Amino acid sequence: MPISAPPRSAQVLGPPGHRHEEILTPEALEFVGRLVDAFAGRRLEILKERARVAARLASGSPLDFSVATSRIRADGTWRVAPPAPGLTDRRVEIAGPPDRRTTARALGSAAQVWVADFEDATSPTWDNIVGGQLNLLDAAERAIDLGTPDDERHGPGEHRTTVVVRPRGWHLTEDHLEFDGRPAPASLVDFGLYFFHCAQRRIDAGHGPYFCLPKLENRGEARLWNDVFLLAQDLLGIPRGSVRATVLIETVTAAFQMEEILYELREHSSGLTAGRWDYLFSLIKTFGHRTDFLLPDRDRVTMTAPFMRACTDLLVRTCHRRGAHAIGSMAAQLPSTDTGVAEAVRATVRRDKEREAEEGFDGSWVAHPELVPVCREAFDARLGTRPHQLERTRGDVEVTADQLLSVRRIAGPPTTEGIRTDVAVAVRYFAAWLRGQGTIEHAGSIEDTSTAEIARVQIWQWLRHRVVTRAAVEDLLTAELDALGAEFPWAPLDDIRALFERTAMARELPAFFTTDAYGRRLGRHPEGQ
Ligand SMILES: CC(=O)SCCNC(=O)CCNC(=O)[C@H](O)C(C)(C)COP(=O)(O)OP(=O)(O)OC[C@H]1O[C@@H](n2cnc3c(N)ncnc32)[C@H](O)[C@@H]1OP(=O)(O)O
Ligand SMILES: O=CC(=O)O
Ligand SMILES: [Mg+2]
Repeated sequence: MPISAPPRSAQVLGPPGHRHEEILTPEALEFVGRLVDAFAGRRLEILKERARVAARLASGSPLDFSVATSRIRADGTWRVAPPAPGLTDRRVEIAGPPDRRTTARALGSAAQVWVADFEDATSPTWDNIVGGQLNLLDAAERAIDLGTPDDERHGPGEHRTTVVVRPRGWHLTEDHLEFDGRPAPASLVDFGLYFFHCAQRRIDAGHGPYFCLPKLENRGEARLWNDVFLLAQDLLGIPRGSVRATVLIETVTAAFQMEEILYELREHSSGLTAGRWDYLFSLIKTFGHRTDFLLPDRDRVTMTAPFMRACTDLLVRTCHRRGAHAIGSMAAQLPSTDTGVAEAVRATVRRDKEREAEEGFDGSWVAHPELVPVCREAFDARLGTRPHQLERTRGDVEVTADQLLSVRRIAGPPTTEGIRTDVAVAVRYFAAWLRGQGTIEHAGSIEDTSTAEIARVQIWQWLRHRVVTRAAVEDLLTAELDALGAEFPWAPLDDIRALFERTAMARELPAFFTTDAYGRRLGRHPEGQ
């Protein structure tokens, strides 16, 4: 590695674990240290800018497309990089945490892409983070036994599923790894360790170092990522443009900067994905104080709601205009062992994926291997043998700020059942997350960080607008904690209650429950330990 500057002093503060030394090598830490050195300061600026924008919007400033960047949007000549090997046909992308079981199943599935997820699907314990990197390294070295399905499809030992890594967002730190006494930005740890160990291996195998970037709020954040890619490639002597990154449009401010985000990343861009769950979370977080943004139960806010449809139409239009893939959203339903329910789930997911294919998406996400064929059939029906539908430029689409922000048509109070469900989802998910599990099934649906965030901000919003009383939420919380305690006597009920009260019932809404819970429980100085 041609690194000449003096190494930053790295300190690994996490507990040692099985084969951690293979990931946390001096060279890998030095590489991450170089990234931290170059970009930690800009990350802090980004977090300050997020807070400034949030405060402006909360005080009534309008959100609109920026005049300052109108030239980028008006210029019809620029395009993103052409699709990279392994990212041309992306009709099915399966997401999941990079634990051993999921890694093997995802790579052995018939999905074109595996999104190895350190963000919404992972509880960032140190062991999950380093263990996830080990699994990615083993996968890159073909050292993971996939069982028979992949071998049958591709020949023994050959992994064909393209690996795309989703690092944690800019808001998080990794407290178990410090450089010069400061916790490292989690995004740079996840990106840097994977890039160091696997970028060249992935290129040698005919693909490349590919990423999926979560929770961006504006084009400055895309520029920061682009600069990270440039430096990382230069440091390891990897040709510029080898990296590809798909950005999730999952914050309401990013929806107003889709063109700009693609533009900033254009030499490394592989498109945009519609992150429907975090998008809803972001919308409530940003505008939840306004009565015209009072939303009903989560299951009433579907992708056919006009403001959601405006976002996906704009996403497809923007991507295809720029030669980039447009990838659809995760369906929440999980397969069931009950045959009747299982068929209903498949039918619901099929309709969702058919709608996306019809709208012009080039592929979509699923949460479970059994849903891979469902998604595939929906896109096969539309794409046939074509790898994508980039040629559908959707020139008819014009989306205004008002369309993106008009939630009035589905606005309304929640039902009692909706409130109960949100309390249950938050409590159950917090319990899982605190013990190191980043996705759960609840009542037939997948719940992850993004849906838990929706649950707790909905409660906050309903309390704020007095459509539910504090006493009623307290009662539901107590009932849910009692039920959890009866099932799992060891669950840290007091911690879960306190986390819920701080993140769903406080006057001021914290931006993320994960930053609060990480600092208190998963980080280096857990409370009470
Ligand atoms: C909003 C967003 O960001 S979505 C992205 C983040 N969320 C996700 O990625 C969710 C991914 N899904 C999951 O984690 C899981 O499906 C869960 C936790 C919800 C359910 O998992 P399980 O309880 O293990 O389900 P189930 O028992 O039906 O799984 C059957 C097999 O499929 C595997 N499997 C389940 N989901 C996945 C997945 N997404 N990817 C790969 N393999 C999977 C299981 O590991 C299991 O493997 P095994 O037979 O070798 O043990
Ligand atoms: O990351 C995906 C989402 O829907 O959130
Ligand atoms: Mg998300």
